[in-house]
This record gives sequence, C-alpha cells and structure tokens, in this order.
Amino acid sequence: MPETEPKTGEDVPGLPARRLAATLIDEVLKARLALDETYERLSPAFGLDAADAALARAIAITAFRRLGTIQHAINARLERGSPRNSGPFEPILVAAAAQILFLDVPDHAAVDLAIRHLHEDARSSRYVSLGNALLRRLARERDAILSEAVDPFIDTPEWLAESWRATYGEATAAAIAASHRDEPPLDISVKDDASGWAEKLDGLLLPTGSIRLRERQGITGLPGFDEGTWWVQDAAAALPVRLLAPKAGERIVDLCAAPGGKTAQIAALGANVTAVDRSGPRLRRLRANLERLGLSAEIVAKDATTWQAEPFDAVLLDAPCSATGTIRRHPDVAWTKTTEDRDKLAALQARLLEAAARLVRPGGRLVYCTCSLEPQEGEEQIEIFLAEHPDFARAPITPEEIGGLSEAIDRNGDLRTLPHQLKHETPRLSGWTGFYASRLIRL
Ligand SMILES: C[S@@+](CC[C@H](N)C(=O)[O-])C[C@H]1O[C@@H](n2cnc3c(N)ncnc32)[C@H](O)[C@@H]1O
Repeated sequence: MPETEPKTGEDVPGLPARRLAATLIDEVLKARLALDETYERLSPAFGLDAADAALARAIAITAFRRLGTIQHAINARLERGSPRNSGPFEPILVAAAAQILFLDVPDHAAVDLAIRHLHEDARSSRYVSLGNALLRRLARERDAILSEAVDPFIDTPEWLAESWRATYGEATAAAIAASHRDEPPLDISVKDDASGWAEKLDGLLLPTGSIRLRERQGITGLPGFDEGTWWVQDAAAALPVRLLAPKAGERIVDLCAAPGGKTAQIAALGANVTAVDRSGPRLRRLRANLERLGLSAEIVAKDATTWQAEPFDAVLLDAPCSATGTIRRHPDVAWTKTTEDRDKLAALQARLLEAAARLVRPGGRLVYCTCSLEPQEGEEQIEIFLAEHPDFARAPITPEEIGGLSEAIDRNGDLRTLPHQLKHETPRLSGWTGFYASRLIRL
C-alpha cells in the first residue's frame, strides 16, 4: 500500500460511493433515523449508478452491523481520542474501516478513497495524516482485530444486551447477538403451491410454508415476480396471519397494514380485508404491492386508535414497535432506537390494542404482534390487556400451526420467535426475525 497520501478531492471511480456511505452513516447516527429511509431521501442527490449506490448501501449496512467492533478498533488506536471539530472525519473512518475489516475491497482502495474524501472538507483535511496512519494500521492488524472481536455483545448497545439478558438469559441473549452478525436470509410468501414454487425457484421450503431463497439476488427478474405469484416476507413475519387463520368470505381488518405483507396473506386466502394505516406514503406502497399481486383490499387512511367500524370476524394488529427483532435485517435499528422510543411505542401499542379490541365481534379473533424482542412491546402488553379485559381469553398456539417449531411457543401459548432459531448449516440460511404474537378470542 502506498505510504504517500493522495491529495486531491477530485472525482475518481469509487469516491462518490464512499461519499454517500459516510453521509448515510453520519445522518443515521445523528438523526437516529432508519437507514432505508435515509438512503431513499439522500441517494438521488449523489447521482450514482446502480452498482455504486449498492456499494454505498453495503458499506453503510456493514458499518452498522459491526459498529461496536469498528468503533472499538478505531478508538483503541487513537491515542488522544477522535479529534474535535473534525467534520466528517469519524464517519469517513468508520466507512473505510467497514471496508477494510469486513468487505471484499482492496485495502489500498479503501484507504486511498478515504484520504481523498478527508481532503474534501476543510475540517477533516487537517487530520489526513492521522486518518491515513490509522487506516493502514487497521489493515495491518486486521487478523488481530477480528480474532479479538469474539464477544458476541461487542456489536450490541448495552441497553439491548441488558434487556435480552434479563428477558432470555445469558446464553440466549448471546446467541441473539451473535446471529445479528450474519447477513439475513431472503424469504418469500406465495399465494399457493409453496412446494412447487420452492422447486421452481430452487429455494428451501421452510416447515412454516415460507420459501427461503438460497442465493441473495435481484428478485424482480425471478420467475413469478411479474405475474404477482409471491412477495418478499420474512418467514417469522408470515406467522401472525397463519395464527389468525383467515377464512374465505370473512370480514377481517388489518389495523397497521402498510406496506401490506400481511394484508396480502389475508387477501390471498379469500377473506374480505380492510387495510388501515395512518401513513399515506406507506399506503401507496401497499396499494402498489396489492396491484402487482392481483389482490384487493379496502384501504383506509386513518389513525387506528380512533377509527371506528362495525365489528369484524377477526382483527390483526401488527403494531408499530422498536423493531429490535429485525436488527439482523436492519442493523441500524440497534444504534438508533432507545429505551425512550421503546416506552413511547409501548404506550401507543396499548392504545392501539384497546382500539383493536373494540373492533372484534363476540366470538371473533384478535392477533396482536410486534417485531420486537422487548417484553414491554409483547408479553407485557398482553398480560396487562388480559388483566383488564375479562371478555377476552388467550387461544394458545399449537406447534402444528407453525410447522412443529415448538421452541417458538412460550409457556403461555404465545409465539416468540428469536433471531437464532430455525437453524441451518449455512449461517445465511439460518434464523428469522424476532416476533411476538398472541391470539385472543372475544368471549
Ligand atoms: C410494523 S408496521 C406494519 C407492517 C405491515 N403489517 C406488514 O406486514 O407489511 C406498522 C405500521 O403501523 C402504522 N401505524 C403507526 N401508528 C399508527 C396508527 N396510530 N394508526 C394506524 N397505523 C399506524 C405505520 O404507518 C406502519 O405502517
């Protein structure tokens, strides 16, 4: 690797992708916003081609997946800490470290582009020598850094590690944290003939009926996409509707419906589904998704805490949550969500649950679910709800309903999937999202 520092900030191939990657890392951490939304908002202004945009996203997502390891490696080698008033110095270094430590990018390219990038801002350009020396050290010491990073909690913020230890015990918490280091699998739900489609797509037919694609690939070119035969949906996310068990002709409401993965499942089973969501843009995505799939739903843009309607045969409440069960798919969640977010969302979930209960006819079903690992957004919600609503009772889930996977059912008969379950010998084909679901009947 050259010892000399490239000085110019002029555009060279690969530099625009690094600019976007560092900007994404910076914005997501500062504003505590989701990476996907930040990417959608910022990337058009960078004018990248598809390959560079994908590279920028891969750098940012890798940085969030291994942020603890990266920050530890950087901080341990900055004797006087990160320089103050150094502008984009830190995000540029984090993006470069993600490439050096975890991505298939030649060290010299990662370092050279980071140095050029540091030169572009007057504040970071003062620290080019420091950045250059540090990144070259990371490259030289890569093996030691990776072999030291064996503690599975190193890439998990402390509040989450504590929450999982308290809820699931040390060994399970460690298994959850370790599973977040691998890229997630890509699962799809099909309207019907899951085994036929698993064969056509060369996927794994999971015991719950979802199909897991063996390769990460562009999905729009795959057989059945244009025909609207299937949609992308994590295997665990497909379970709440299985538990709701919609029947053809039933009136069912999906209260937090967008972008529509679960609405599609309900509609595909022939029920008359009403999809409620308060977000207009997200409902536009739901409409487009249903159109591609040739499915229909009544779409209602309303706040579900106050929306009223005639009671339904069944109600699905897939409530907004901290989404800590999706960290493997969205590693930024770990670094953007706080206990305050969790508690605010738990309060909203309780109000949504009250509203959902009013919409269930006597004898009807209510499935409450969240993609959170935090008990405040799952088990504790239902415990409080049942204590206050003697007219509702739990209808426990049986292993047969979820492909015999009894480890995903808790002692109350609720669904509790954890990210390290559903093991496969290939890490990328293992695991699923952490989901909680409880099925209640109105007496
Ligand atoms: C977990 S996501 C739903 C995912 C969806 N069920 C699916 O499977 O594709 C939660 C949704 O709740 C919506 N939401 C949040 N608060 C709401 C409220 N008070 N009323 C209605 N929808 C709300 C959000 O806009 C978001 O689309």
